[in-house]
Amino acid sequence: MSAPQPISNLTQAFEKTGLSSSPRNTVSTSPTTSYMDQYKPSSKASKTLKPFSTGDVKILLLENVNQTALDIFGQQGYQVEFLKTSLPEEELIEKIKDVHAIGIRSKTRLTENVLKHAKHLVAIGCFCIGTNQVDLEFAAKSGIAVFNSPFSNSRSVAELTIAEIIALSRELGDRNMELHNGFWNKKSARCWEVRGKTLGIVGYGHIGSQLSVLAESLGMNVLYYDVTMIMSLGNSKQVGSLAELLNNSDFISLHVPETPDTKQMISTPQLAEMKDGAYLINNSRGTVVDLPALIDALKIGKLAGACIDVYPKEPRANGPHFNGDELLPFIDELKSLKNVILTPHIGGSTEEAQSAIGIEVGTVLSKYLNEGASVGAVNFPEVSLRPLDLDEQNVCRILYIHHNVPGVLKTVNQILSDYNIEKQFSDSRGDIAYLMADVSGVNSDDIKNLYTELEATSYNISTRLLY
Ligand SMILES: NC(=O)C1=CN([C@@H]2O[C@H](COP(=O)(O)OP(=O)(O)OC[C@H]3O[C@@H](n4cnc5c(N)ncnc54)[C@H](O)[C@@H]3O)[C@@H](O)[C@H]2O)C=CC1
Ligand SMILES: O=C(O)CCC(=O)C(=O)O
Repeated sequence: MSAPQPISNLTQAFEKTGLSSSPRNTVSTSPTTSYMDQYKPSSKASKTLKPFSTGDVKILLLENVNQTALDIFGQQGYQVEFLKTSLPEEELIEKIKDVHAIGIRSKTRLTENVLKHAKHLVAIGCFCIGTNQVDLEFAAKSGIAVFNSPFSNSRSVAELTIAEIIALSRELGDRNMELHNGFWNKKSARCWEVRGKTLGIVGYGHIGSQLSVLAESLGMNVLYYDVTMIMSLGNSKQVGSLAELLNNSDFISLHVPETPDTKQMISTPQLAEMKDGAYLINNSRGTVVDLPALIDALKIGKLAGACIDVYPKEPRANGPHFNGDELLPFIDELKSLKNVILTPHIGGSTEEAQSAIGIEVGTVLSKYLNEGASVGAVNFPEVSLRPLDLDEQNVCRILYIHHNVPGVLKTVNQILSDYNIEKQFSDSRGDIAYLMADVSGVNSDDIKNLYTELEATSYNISTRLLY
């Protein structure tokens, strides 16, 4: 090992070597304080690590991600490009080539075709619950960690669903439209209280279980169907099959993720299993319901109404979309039906939810970029090391994403064997593994050598060094 050099010499040294050109394979400088300090558990001042000098991190935020996230990234000094809409594929490919992190909501499709152009991308933040819009496997294989917000908008979806249950039961949408058009239609026939009625919930996760509690407080009976055994909240009861749920519920509300198993899980046979005059609510994903089958069931009066918040195809931006390429399939037929409430994917769209999601995803993305902590990643091993103390000098943090095959640790520890490993942690998920290690007593040449040797291993997917 060569003698320690001042850490401030390092940036220049690595610019010369060219090692700092890519954030996914690079070394970095370390600003001393930042927004992230407030999230650290210890009262002792911690050293905040960053992958580059602060101005270097580029983040692309699409789909009107909340201001709270912009504030977090701004405080970090990252370069942020903010767009209110998602982008067509060609434009997305152009923009993603340059950025180190991208923030999206439910509409931006990060497919293999898009991600293979993302040569510098380290992390993806889904500022929502669903992650079906991202090719998670390809991202993991490319060393890109994907984060989401698993429950910050759950309450908003559950509350919207409660509103819809009552609105359907009282035909509120139709009465509202009629009076807006100057037509007075005071009626009680086929309008019901929800008290004593049965709500059937498909998918008893964060949203489904929250909905269950709210529905019971209105005096509803709650049944639910889920592929896993889940503890009932209140007096709700899990049933053994989807058919049993459909047979016995006055309202069916869908809260499952988009997966191959949930694709068109409500189609003609399932609609036929529902009680005559029942109602269907889909606030999950557009692929879960076979819309032409639902339209038929509504037309023949099998169902008394439906609420739809999500569609197989959704426009990229707000505006009049019913006549262009982005026309929602079947919208004209849906619009013509009685007691059908259509909303533009607003289940999670409240100030509270969006603000909380901005903070949550903004924070985990910053922590991953700055410290390498992947806790909360949905496609990736979850690894974290406690932060470095401010007074720890000449310490380097190694972030080594690699193929999960025998022999890696032997090779890595051989490379690290000349240094003092302060702490090290590694975990795997499927074919991908992630090792974090802090080594002390390193100077700029040591860091350069460590980087070069790790990056050259046959197991390497991505190596980042922070200091
Ligand atoms: N309309 C909107 O704005 C929003 C829509 N969503 C959608 O709601 C979905 C559910 O959200 P969470 O409750 O947070 O998810 P979660 O993961 O907490 O719960 C989903 C539940 O569905 C169950 N499940 C999965 N496959 C199933 C199947 N084939 N049959 C029955 N149950 C199945 C799971 O076991 C789990 O308990 C999200 O994946 C997202 O697509 C979420 C937030 C906002
Ligand atoms: O608010 C959004 O853009 C997406 C909400 C959603 O569907 C989700 O969180 O999965």
